[in-house]
Amino acid sequence: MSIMKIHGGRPLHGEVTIGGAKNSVVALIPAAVLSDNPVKLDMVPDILDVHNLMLILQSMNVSSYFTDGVLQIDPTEIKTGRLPSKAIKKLRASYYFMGALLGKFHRAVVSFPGGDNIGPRPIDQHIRAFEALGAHVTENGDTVYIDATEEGLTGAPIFFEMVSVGATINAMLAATLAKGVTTIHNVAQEPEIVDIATFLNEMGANITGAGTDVIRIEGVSHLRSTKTHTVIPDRIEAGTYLSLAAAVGDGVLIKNVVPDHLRPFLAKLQEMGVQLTVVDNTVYVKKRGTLKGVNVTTAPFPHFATDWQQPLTPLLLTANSESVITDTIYPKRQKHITQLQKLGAKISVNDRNQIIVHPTQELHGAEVSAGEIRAGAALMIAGLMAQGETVIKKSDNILRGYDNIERKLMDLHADVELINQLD
Ligand SMILES: CC(=O)N[C@H]1[C@@H](OP(=O)(O)OP(=O)(O)OC[C@H]2O[C@@H](n3ccc(=O)[nH]c3=O)[C@H](O)[C@@H]2O)O[C@H](CO)[C@@H](O)[C@@H]1O
Ligand SMILES: C=C(OP(=O)(O)O)C(=O)O
Repeated sequence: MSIMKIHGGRPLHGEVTIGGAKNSVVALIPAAVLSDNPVKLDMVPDILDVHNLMLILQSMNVSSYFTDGVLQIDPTEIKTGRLPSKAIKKLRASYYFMGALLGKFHRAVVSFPGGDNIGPRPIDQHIRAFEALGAHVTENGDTVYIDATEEGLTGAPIFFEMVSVGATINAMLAATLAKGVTTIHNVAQEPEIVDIATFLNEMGANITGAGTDVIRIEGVSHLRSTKTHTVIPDRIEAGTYLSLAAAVGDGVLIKNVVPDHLRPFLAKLQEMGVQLTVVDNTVYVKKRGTLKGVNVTTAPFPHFATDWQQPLTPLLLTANSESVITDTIYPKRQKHITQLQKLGAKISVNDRNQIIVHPTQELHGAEVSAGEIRAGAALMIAGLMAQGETVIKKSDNILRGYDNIERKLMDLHADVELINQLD
């Protein structure tokens, strides 16, 4: 586990370039096994989740090579079998191998995934989709057995009971090579869903409607990669740097963003009084002035993402009035609260699970622990705001999803050091 040491309290300035989206690439990598030939992905972030997915690929005899943001995956010699549960447990997205292997081999045996502990994260809607396509699903202890080897997969209507990013992607992966037409209703509309559909279509899939609430898939017999796929920019990483720039910046230019994907986040910053200039795929955040508190409610895209609420929290502390955060996706996603309190944050949770952020004049350094990826991001920003030294334990959780974080922060003139410790 790594630890991150920050000497905070100094203004940051300069430029930062956002990497490819974690929540896209973690599905694109499993999706690559559906291809009959090698696949190349560009703008791949250098994050732990990618390295763990490469280990899972290796266990399937799928070689992969990652250098300078380009990930090459060769699934031509793929072998099926039980996947390594240690690597599977390191991240949530390992469950995309369920849909991908089911699509390719009509069979998948995968342990329940890991990922951040942000409240109950059931996969009943994923299983419902696999069953609708004709698979027989059984669970034994920690393992899910998904089997359609007798009759194969047949396109069917699928109706989700709630909007789920994971279930939408898994259903797309399973249905792409199924016989006939699948229509998936009440799907998630996140930009990452569109990115996965684009990637599959580039390989010959026939998917329409990604980005709306109904996706239609006409099954095809095989997929073949013909071009390098460029991963979309990470809107959550962008939100994290926007918050950081608004909280401790003295002029920060954030490059490689899609402003449309950031709309709810930019709107909240503007409501607070943060001065922003959006030009093409960049956002410039001016030196901070007086900010006011705001109310934030998370909901599926195109609304304010659950993954943004924690990185925004330290900025809310600097406002001159109270803010209230309501997370409707993961109402108990509050691992950052007790840790921020250690840094002096005046912050509390009410009996309706709402986070109340009170104006806080100054934070001071302390030893804290990153309970999950976005809680880690919140602590990182708070550490940069705080006077003195902050030590963030369990920083591997930050490295799960933040590309080249030490270098990017140092380029903004932060005093930060990542120290790798043996587990
Ligand atoms: C819609 C939404 O905002 N999704 C977020 C969610 O995706 P993630 O993929 O984790 O969660 P889903 O989008 O799948 O689930 C959304 C909600 O539906 C529930 N659910 C989901 C699947 C299922 O089979 N059964 C079920 O009950 C979940 O518990 C959750 O309350 O967290 C990710 C990590 O923080 C974010 O990147 C996603 O943007
Ligand atoms: C919670 C997150 O990731 P995961 O779903 O991979 O645990 C996240 O990206 O904020």
